[in-house]
Order: sequence, then C-alpha cells, then structure tokens
Amino acid sequence: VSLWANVPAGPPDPILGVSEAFKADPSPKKINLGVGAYRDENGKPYVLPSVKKAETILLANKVNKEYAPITGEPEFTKLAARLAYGEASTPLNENRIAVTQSISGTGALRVGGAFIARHYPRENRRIIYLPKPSWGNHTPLFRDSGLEVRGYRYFDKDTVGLDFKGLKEDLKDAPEGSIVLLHACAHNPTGIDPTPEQWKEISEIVKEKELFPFFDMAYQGFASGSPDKDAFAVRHFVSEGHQIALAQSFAKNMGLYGERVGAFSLVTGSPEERAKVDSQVKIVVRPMYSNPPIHGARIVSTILSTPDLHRQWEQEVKGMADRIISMREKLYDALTKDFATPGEWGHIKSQIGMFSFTGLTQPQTKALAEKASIYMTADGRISMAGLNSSNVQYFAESVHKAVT
Ligand SMILES: Cc1[nH+]cc(COP(=O)(O)O)c(/C=N/[C@@H](CC(=O)O)C(=O)O)c1O
Repeated sequence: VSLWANVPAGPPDPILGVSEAFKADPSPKKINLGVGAYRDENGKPYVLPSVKKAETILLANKVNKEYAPITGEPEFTKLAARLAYGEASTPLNENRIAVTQSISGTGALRVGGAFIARHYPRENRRIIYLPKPSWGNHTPLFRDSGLEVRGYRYFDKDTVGLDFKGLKEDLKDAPEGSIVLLHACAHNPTGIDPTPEQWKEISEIVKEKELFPFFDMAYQGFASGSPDKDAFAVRHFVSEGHQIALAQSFAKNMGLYGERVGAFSLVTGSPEERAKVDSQVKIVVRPMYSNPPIHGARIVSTILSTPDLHRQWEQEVKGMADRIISMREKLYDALTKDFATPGEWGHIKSQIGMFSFTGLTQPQTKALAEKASIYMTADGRISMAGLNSSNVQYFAESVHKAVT
C-alpha cells in the first residue's frame, strides 16, 4: 500500500477556498467578495503606480540577487519600523526595537508565535487570546506555533458592533501575563475598531493585568487612508510603556500580496537586550526559511526612502481607502433606497477597512453562491473591494432576495 494512503482529504481554506469556487464558476455575473485583496473600479487587481516606479528604479540600479541577511534587508526593517512606530517613537530612537523582515503578515505572526513560544518568560502563560471572531488563519497559525489559543469577546451580533463590555471582562479574567492579540486597525472580519478612547481603556487593562499585547497591523493606511491615524493604537500602547510585539504586512497597503513583504518587531528594554533578542530571532528564522525574499522589500524601501514616492504612495493608499468607503455608501443606498431590504444596514457604512460583516447567515451565503454566483466567506464577511458601480446593484438585489 502507498505510503500516503491514509492521508485524509482536508477541508478547503475558509478564505482562499472561496476564490477557488469563484474561479470554477462559469457565470458572467459572478462576483468574488472572498479574499481580502483590493480590486479597482473595473474589478481588476491594482498595481500601485508608486510600486511600478520603484521597480523601474531597482531595474535601473541593476540590483543583484544575493541572499538577504536572516532578518532581511536592513534598510527595509528600519523603514518598516519607522512607518509603524513613527519618527518620534522613543524606543525606536533609543535603538530598542528588534525588527526582522518576514514572509508578509502571516510570516510575521508565525515568527512571532514561534519566538514567544520559545522565550516568553512567564512559564505557564503561553496562552494567546484572539478576538471572537478573528482572521481565520490566526487560530491554526498560533496553535502550530505551540501556543494555547483562547478567545475574548469582540463582536456583538445584536448591535452589530463592538462588545466592549465583554471584551473588558474577558481581558480582566485572563490569567495574569497572558498574550492578547489586537488588530491595530480594520478588524478582520468585522470591520469594527475600538475608538481611541476605548483603546486607552484597553491599554489600562493590559497594564493592570500585565498582559502582553501582540498587534497585528495588516492594513496600515488602508483603513482610514492615513498611515499615521491607523497606527494610533500601536503608538498609544508604546507611549504608555507597553513592550508590544507587532506584525506588519505590506500586502494590502502597497498591493504587494504575492511579493510576501512584512515585518515582525519586539520592543525591548535596551540596545543590548535588542541585540540579544535579534540573535534569538535569527535562530528561529534560519531553520524555518533561512532568509526572506528580496524584491518586495526593496520596493518598499525605495518607496519609503524616496520622499516624493512616499508621498505618491500615501495618495494611492488613500485612494484605495476612499474607493472602499464610497462603495460602502453606494451599497448602503442600494440596499436601503433601491431595494428597501429589511434589516438594519448602517453597519455597512460605519465599519472600516477591507471588509464588511454583513450579518448574512451561512445558509444565505450558500444560497448567494449557488443561485447568484456571489462568493463570500461563510461567516458573511464581504471584501468591499470586490464591489464596484457595475455590480453593486446586482449584489444588493441578490441580497434582498436572499433575506426576504
Ligand atoms: C488581520 C490579518 N493579518 C494578517 C494577514 C496576512 O496577510 P499576508 O498576505 O500574509 O500579509 C491577513 C490577510 N488577510 C486576507 C488574505 C488572507 O486570508 O490571506 C483575508 O482575510 O482575506 C489579515 O487579514
């Protein structure tokens, strides 16, 4: 009998599997609202002009194809950290932040999970609390890293808003020293973010309970259109003295999905401590993938280190955020005015970032795929960028049919 005869067929990925079903559908009216990848007004993938410019500069410079250092291109890690923490960041200016390039946001979370599982000083606290719900990949990713995964209340389906009371209770009930994963902005899948005031309260609880804040910032600039505004929670926690962990992704805000560009960082206590942490991060990374891909990191470095390219990028990322915000308004109007669809739809407009948590049930999402060739994740999350003025009416009409 074959060696692999007993390997069971695994389920399709809850997010990436939706795109496979979409691709297989022959209908000309099909719409893919699954994977969180930006599409322009014509439904096409968008390569940012600033990225194209950066690539011509790289080609002109005849850059080589040598290995990057284990923790990546040094210029990239410096610039990525500066984008997240800000020019005025004390630990950054005191050279206390250990940064490694990563294989996009997923890689940053995974290297972070592996490092914490190995070095987190609180013995019986290798417990990570994820929001309920969270990005589908967080649970398997941290479980495979060797952490115990638990959840804290986040989404209130009655108000289709933040369950702030439940969130505070659950964080207060967590064992001292537990790790808590926080979406820095554009919470996936709900699109619901704490207000600045609520972030301040969360910071107080995290301090009081000595929890360890691990930020996932996969959408900096993409949520509000302002990279600085979207980094508020990260920068507030650091200014409050928290030694955060941070996972960054350039997949969405620079459209570098397939280039796999990200960074993982830890705030340490001193430059000497940073150097020791850095050496141990290298020991985690080297046997995992040795060193990261160079092309995307060089694009990001070129953009962030060239003032007018940096400014051009900020306009482009704001343009993406603005198109999504305008689609929220168009969808809300179509559902409420054109079709008078029963139910409360205000959350479509009040939510932020790539996604909208529609409140559609699993049977309804299934019916939309089978009857209308409209694809979204089973939890009713839609990637707003999949909508545009030529398909938003069809989508709203189909939702109207699905809920009446
Ligand atoms: C919150 C969050 N964190 C990290 C990632 C990882 O992205 P990376 O491409 O590794 O930088 C994603 C991707 N989310 C979208 C794509 C995916 O699921 O891979 C999504 O939710 O559709 C997130 O939504």
